[in-house]
Amino acid sequence: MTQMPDPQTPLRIGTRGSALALAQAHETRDRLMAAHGLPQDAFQIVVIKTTGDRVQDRPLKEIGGKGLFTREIEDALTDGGIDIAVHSMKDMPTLQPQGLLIDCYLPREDVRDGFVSSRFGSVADLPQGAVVGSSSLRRRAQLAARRPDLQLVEFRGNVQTRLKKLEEGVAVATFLAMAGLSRLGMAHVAKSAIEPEEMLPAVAQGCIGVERRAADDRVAALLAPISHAPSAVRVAAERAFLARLDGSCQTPIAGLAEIRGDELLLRGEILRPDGGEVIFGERRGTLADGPAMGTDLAGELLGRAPAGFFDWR
Ligand SMILES: NCc1[nH]cc(CCC(=O)O)c1CC(=O)O
Repeated sequence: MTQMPDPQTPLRIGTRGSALALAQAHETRDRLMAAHGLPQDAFQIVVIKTTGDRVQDRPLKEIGGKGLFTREIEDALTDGGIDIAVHSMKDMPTLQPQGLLIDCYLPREDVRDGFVSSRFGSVADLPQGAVVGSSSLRRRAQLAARRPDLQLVEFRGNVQTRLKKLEEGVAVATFLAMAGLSRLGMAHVAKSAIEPEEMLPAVAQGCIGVERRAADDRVAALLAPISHAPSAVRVAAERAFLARLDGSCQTPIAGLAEIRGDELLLRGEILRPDGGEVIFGERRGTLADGPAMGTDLAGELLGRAPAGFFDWR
C-alpha cells in the first residue's frame, strides 16, 4: 500500500513561477487529487526561479547551456527539497541528471504553433516585408524558409510579455504554442493554428512531463495512474530523434510523432537558421518502435546534411 501524502506531509511539487508553469503544476496536482481522492492541501506548490527566468534581456542562445529553465528545479529534486517537478517536455534536455527520471506524461495538448496577430489571420496574410517577432530558432528558420521576405526580430519573455510587445507594435505577428495558450485559457489570442505540414512543431511540444527521483518508489506509485501511455510513446520517439541530433530547444530541429491507428508516424526536420536549407524525413512503424525510429530518422537526416550544415553552432 502506497503511503499517501497528507496535509502534515504534503507532496511538494516543484515548478517555475510563470503563469504557464503554474497552470501546468496545478493541472498535475488536480489529476493527482482526482486519481487518489486527495484534498488540495495534500500538495504544496514550490516555486523555483531558474537562470532562464532571471536573465530576460538576452537571447537564450547567448546565455547558452542546456537546461536553463530546469537545472535549479532538478537540483531541488535531487536534494529532496521537492518530491516531483513539473516540466514542459519541450524545454527538457534529452538526458536527465543521474538519479532523476521522467516516466510520467500527462495527456498531450494541441501540438501546433499558434499564429498570433491583431491585424492578420495567418502567415499567408502577412504583407511583403512584415516584421515578425520570435526568439525560437526553429520558428524563425521555418518562417524564413517559407517567407524569406519577412523581417524577424527577437521576442523573448513569457506569453504576457510577448503579447505586450505585439500591442506596442514591436512586430505585427508572433507565434506561441497552442498548448501554452490553451492552458492559460488564452487560445483565442491565436488567429489560427498552424498545421504541422506548414510548421512542424518542436519535439515534445504540448506535453507535460513529471520528473521524480528514480529510486522514489512511493512517488512512482502515486504518478502511475496519471501517466498517459500514448503521449509517452509519442514523446519517446521524438526525444530519441532529438537525442541522436544532440539538439535542444535552442536548435532548429522539429519533430512530431503521431499515432495513426496501430501505426506510429514520425516526421522530423533540421534546418539552417536562415531557412536556406530544410532537410525533412519520416518513418512509420509500430508503437513499440518509436525510439528506434527516432534514432534512425535522425541518422538519415544527418547523412543527408551537406558538409558544414551544423557549423554555425
Ligand atoms: N519555450 C517556452 C515554452 N515551453 C513550452 C511552451 C508551450 C507549452 C508546450 O509546448 O508544452 C513554451 C511557450 C511557447 O513555445 O509558446
